[in-house]
Amino acid sequence: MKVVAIVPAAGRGERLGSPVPKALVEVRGVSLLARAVSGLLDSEVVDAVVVAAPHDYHAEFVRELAPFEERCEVVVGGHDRSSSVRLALESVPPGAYDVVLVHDAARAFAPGAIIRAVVDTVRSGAPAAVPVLPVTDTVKVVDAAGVITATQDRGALRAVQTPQGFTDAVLRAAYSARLDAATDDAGLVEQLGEKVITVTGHPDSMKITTAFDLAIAEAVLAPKEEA
Ligand SMILES: Nc1ccn([C@@H]2O[C@H](COP(=O)(O)OP(=O)(O)OP(=O)(O)O)[C@@H](O)[C@H]2O)c(=O)n1
Ligand SMILES: C[C@](O)(CO)[C@H](O)COP(=O)(O)O
Repeated sequence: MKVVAIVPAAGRGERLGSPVPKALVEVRGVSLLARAVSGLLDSEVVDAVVVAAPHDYHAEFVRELAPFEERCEVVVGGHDRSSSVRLALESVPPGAYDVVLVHDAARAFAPGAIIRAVVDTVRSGAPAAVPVLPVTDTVKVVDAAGVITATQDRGALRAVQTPQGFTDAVLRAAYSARLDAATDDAGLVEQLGEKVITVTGHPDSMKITTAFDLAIAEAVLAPKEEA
């Protein structure tokens, strides 16, 4: 079964506050982009990668990914994450791959074991698979004035990571249908009524969103990866 990974990397990283797009930010001399792409290719279950780049950084992303050029294509992304995934998916010929992963460039330290677990779950017959972790904080619902209106049952909540894996047909159906906006790809597939299976995620797959997250990556994640 052939596997392609789509890497949405066209975000600006406003919450990080970097002068360059977040994917080009380096941790110990290697960009998040290069780390995310090499992590996928090194997992030994991914045949090819399609990266969505900011429109004004396409050439720079191609240069950054030159070491992977035989198995990596760069397309121009869109105005939000979903449109970047859609544009990357459009560049993949339908049916050319059995499994499509979608993996944030911002989750640059996802362990190979998690990538393989997601792929294996789809290969075993699931339409979709996502890595998740239990929620460790108590989660409240608040109204517009900041007053709590409900407390969620934490036991039933999970924090969702990437890579998320889908059969080619299911992901294309989700991106072809007129659905409500979703913050992840599984959120679209759920609206089709397809079953999304969870696998156990990993703290190292954290999303680098803020300067604090970057500091954790510098201090904890990169040294582990390079050991
Ligand atoms: N127009 C966009 C917006 C986001 N992404 C990608 O989606 C992933 C998850 O998004 P997030 O971490 O929230 O990144 P940004 O949108 O860049 O962050 P911010 O909201 O702080 O600007 C990232 O790899 C990001 O590059 C994308 O491909 N296209
Ligand atoms: C896809 C995702 O990483 C799953 O947790 C997340 O939803 C992306 O976050 P964003 O801030 O909405 O881009």
